[in-house]
Amino acid sequence: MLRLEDLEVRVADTLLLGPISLELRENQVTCLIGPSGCGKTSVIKWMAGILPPEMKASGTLTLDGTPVERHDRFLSYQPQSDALFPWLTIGENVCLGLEVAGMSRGEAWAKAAPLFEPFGLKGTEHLFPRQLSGGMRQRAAFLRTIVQDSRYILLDEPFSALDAVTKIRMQEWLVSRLEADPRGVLMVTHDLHEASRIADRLLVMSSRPGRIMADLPINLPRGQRSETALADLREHLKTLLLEDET
Ligand SMILES: Nc1ncnc2c1ncn2[C@@H]1O[C@H](COP(=O)(O)OP(=O)(O)OP(=O)(O)O)[C@@H](O)[C@H]1O
Repeated sequence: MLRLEDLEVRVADTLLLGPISLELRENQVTCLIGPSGCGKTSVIKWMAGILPPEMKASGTLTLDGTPVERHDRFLSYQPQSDALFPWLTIGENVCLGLEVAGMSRGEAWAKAAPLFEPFGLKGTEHLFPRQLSGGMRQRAAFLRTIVQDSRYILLDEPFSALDAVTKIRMQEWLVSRLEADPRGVLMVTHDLHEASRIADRLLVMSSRPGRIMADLPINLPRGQRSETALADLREHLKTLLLEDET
């Protein structure tokens, strides 16, 4: 279990978020939702160890009870922007995390290559990021993140640039992949449909300084969630977010 305790983030004397505590289990998808600017991205950047230096954080992160020192060994992170390296091809970008983790280029390629087709990226392997649409770049960034065998995955609005059909396809792909190969996922999203369909648990943050104002487990398996149950859940979330605004 990955446990974050009493995270607070400040810039100068201003408290931007916290205190926040949360736990990620290895076989759960947790969606983090909340108003713009409440600190969702800052939470996951801190967990990934890449909060910018002007943002000062206090808090602890433990993995199975042990304080975390090297984030990159068990975490992969997809930032909000696609963050592909413009001077590398899509194939090289996708393989990069595997190579950094110690695989040879050939091994990395053998692992990543079969996924280009289901991700709608076949034929882009030798292209550069500037030659792809925003949605394709986001899928390539998602592929780069998911192809790594990390126990925990942090996703910051991974599907926000996708058209409606591709978004559903990617969500379904993620869910089926996690059913076959469970990982702990923390996913930031503004999309309540997405959150209610794919999460096992929803964490709702208040407006700045962001705190967790609701922790809602969804006990029904994804395949058994009726449209009515999903609509009720979204209404509940909307009410929470609207009440927080007032
Ligand atoms: N480098 C920075 N220096 C100072 N303040 C920052 C910096 N980056 C973010 N902030 C502030 O920190 C707060 C939290 O930002 P963050 O991006 O984590 O929010 P968010 O909930 O992810 O927002 P959104 O949903 O719009 O992506 C915001 O009020 C933002 O203005």
